[in-house]
Amino acid sequence: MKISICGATGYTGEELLRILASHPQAEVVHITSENQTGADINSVYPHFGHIYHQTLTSMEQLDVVAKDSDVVFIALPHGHAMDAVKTITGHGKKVIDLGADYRFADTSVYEKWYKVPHTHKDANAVYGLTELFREKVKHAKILANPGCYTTASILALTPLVKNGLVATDSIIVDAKSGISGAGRGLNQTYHYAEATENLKAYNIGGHRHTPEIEQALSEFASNEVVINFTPHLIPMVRGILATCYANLKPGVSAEQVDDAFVSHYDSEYFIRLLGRGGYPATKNTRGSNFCDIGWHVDKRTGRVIVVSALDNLVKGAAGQAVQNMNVMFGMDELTGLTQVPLYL
Ligand SMILES: NC(=O)C1=CN([C@@H]2O[C@H](COP(=O)(O)OP(=O)(O)OC[C@H]3O[C@@H](n4cnc5c(N)ncnc54)[C@H](OP(=O)(O)O)[C@@H]3O)[C@@H](O)[C@H]2O)C=CC1
Ligand SMILES: CC(=O)N[C@@H](CCC(=O)OP(=O)(O)O)C(=O)O
Repeated sequence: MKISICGATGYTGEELLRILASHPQAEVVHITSENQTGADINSVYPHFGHIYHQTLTSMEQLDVVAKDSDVVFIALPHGHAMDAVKTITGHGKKVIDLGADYRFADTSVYEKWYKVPHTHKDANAVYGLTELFREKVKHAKILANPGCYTTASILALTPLVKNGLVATDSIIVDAKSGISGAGRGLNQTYHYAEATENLKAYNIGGHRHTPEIEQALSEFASNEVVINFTPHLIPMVRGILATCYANLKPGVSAEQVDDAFVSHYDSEYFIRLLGRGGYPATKNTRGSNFCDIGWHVDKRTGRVIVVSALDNLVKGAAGQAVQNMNVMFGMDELTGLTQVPLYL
């Protein structure tokens, strides 16, 4: 497998390189950066010494990049994938976009929330939450890799919504993310002095992952799902913890909730069910492609509370992207993704 990465100097690009270094079928042929074109990746990320010796090229070389590759990962800010994807697919090559440009079936939703015109409306991209859309992923030419908060939230809520166990107008997702979720670029909010010893909510009622979660849940519900989603920035590097609340429909038992999770995910390697009463923790997933899920039935309030934890850069981005690549190319889905979580 000849693989290229557009945006290899960013955090998700770095994670793609880290994961692909131990993928037995992967050969990284081109990596791009606009600010550090011509530099060796070792000078940007010295931890790749003795592992990668590769010079960063520019997106201006995209025709060559595409010709030389079987698949191109795009790890660029949203809005930058569309022109690139047209060029890459024009060469008959597959693309996996880690950004948001292809995540919405209705491109007007993308335009409304991201404030960017969509210039590739007939792309027929597949939304790659692997465990839920695997059959479509197998045939994808343009793969839209989900967002990090969205992966945690959708995996936590789908069994309940799909089995009709909860009132879909009662869903609340309260989620916390580590700072790497904001990428490597500099911004005052993410300075050490601003972010450490601090916990704050942001974008209440307006975060762009809201319509993405609603789109996926609506596919599994009998109606349009509308949710409240509140993200928080928490002073750690990696990890997302999503705490999801919903009202149980009258008469739904705790055992029905258990059955819904087990029947959906029991055979999924990357989803670890901690069961009813389980407490997922970001530390247990750090550096790995696992998503841990636990749930609680509160008889007093009639609510179910689902907690999910994952690494935003792995199952929330680069790991899931490699998982999707494995499925798209008929490889064992676990290939290159069996990293043990880095507990300490
Ligand atoms: N961080 C996360 O946890 C997650 C991120 N994502 C998504 O993945 C994508 C990448 O995110 P992340 O790696 O965090 O971002 P970073 O900000 O860390 O990296 C961005 C990359 O894009 C390149 N880049 C920036 N602007 C341009 C431009 N105008 N033209 C070409 N290249 C450009 C940068 O290269 P250089 O500056 O060297 O030129 C860099 O390699 C985003 O769409 C993000 O939303 C998805 C899930 C999780
Ligand atoms: C902590 C932090 O800032 N996180 C980012 C989520 C990153 C992400 O997944 O964004 P995309 O949907 O564009 O891929 C945010 O809240 O915007």
